Amino acid sequence: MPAIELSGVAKSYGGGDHAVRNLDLVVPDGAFMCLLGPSGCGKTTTLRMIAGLEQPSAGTIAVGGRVLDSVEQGVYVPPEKRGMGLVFQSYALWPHLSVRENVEFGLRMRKVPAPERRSRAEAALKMVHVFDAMDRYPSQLSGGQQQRVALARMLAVDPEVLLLDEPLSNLDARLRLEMRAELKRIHEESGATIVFVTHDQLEALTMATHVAVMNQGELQQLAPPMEMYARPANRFVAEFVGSPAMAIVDAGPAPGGLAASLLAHVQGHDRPAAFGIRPEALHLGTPPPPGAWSGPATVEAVLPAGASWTVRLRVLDTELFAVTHTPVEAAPGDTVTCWTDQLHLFDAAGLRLPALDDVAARA
Ligand SMILES: Nc1ncnc2c1ncn2[C@@H]1O[C@H](COP(=O)(O)OP(=O)(O)OP(=O)(O)O)[C@@H](O)[C@H]1O
Repeated sequence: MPAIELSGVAKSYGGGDHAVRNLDLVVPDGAFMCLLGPSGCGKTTTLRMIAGLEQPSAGTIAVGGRVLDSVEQGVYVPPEKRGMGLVFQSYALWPHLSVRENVEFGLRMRKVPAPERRSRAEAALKMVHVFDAMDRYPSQLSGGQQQRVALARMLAVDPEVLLLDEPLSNLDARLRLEMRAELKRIHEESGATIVFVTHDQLEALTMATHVAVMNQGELQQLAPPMEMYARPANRFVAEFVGSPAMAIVDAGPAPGGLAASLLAHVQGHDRPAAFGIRPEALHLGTPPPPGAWSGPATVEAVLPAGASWTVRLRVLDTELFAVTHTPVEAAPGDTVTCWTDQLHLFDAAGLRLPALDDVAARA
């Protein structure tokens, strides 16, 4: 039922700069959509508009075909009539209610009978691992525990649309990983439509079915996560998604440098203004396959991390990082051959050009 559709949505506060500009976004029914971008890019404003906590300055928001906001038609449906579950960074638990009472609160409002209320609250608290703290008050919990109670409060209600704003930000790394897996499972089991705000690209890649990258109030790309990773639409997305970040090499005029070597390699193709190389697509030593770019590199540092090795290389005039999952024998000062068969190409406006393999695949 609830595909969420934003058409031409804009928001400016007090007539100032636009926090969100001309946003067209469809969140399909049952999707797990992550709004991803740096601080101040308009993610939270977008989520708050979907929730009805902010009114757009222009455009239309509809859910399941029902218009909830339309500046032009003078429609505005308040948050409590939208039937959505919200969890925000500031979790706003009732201080005078115990954890259990906080979680039961929404169910009480919906007139769910007491025995069912109790069992649904307990199941939700177990899911987020705060069952044992059920009789405590919010002031007696850590920030991470409070955040999990806020999640449980929303999960107990089981709404069709869940809106989450950085709900895992106060958890330690291990618990965050566990909660990501848990949220993903909850999404698959419940079939709910989820919109999740994060500035953490790994969080978006690991959980979402769709990722919408925003920058300065504008949508940069909307795609399934692995598609976005493989084919970023522009330089901004290319550098924002992936860690360590994709290296961007500007195709300037430096003769004898890496850019010149890459330009010679792509001759006959549209001339790019910049190249992108992901660290894990830069290989050392092993013979390159036909059609790959290769060049000499000096090893500057080897950083082993147990399951992976990061290597800082000087490739002609440029410093690049390579990440590999096989042990690296080379030592600083060694000269090795490095190669890649996955070059990303960008034009002067920073937009993606078809990569060499895209062209080959179409030929
Ligand atoms: N109530 C407000 N009044 C005025 N300006 C605001 C208000 N809320 C947000 N803004 C501005 O709108 C822009 C977008 O803010 P928003 O909170 O949506 O970004 P965000 O991507 O969620 O950032 P963060 O990750 O830091 O929360 C920012 O420039 C911010 O300063």
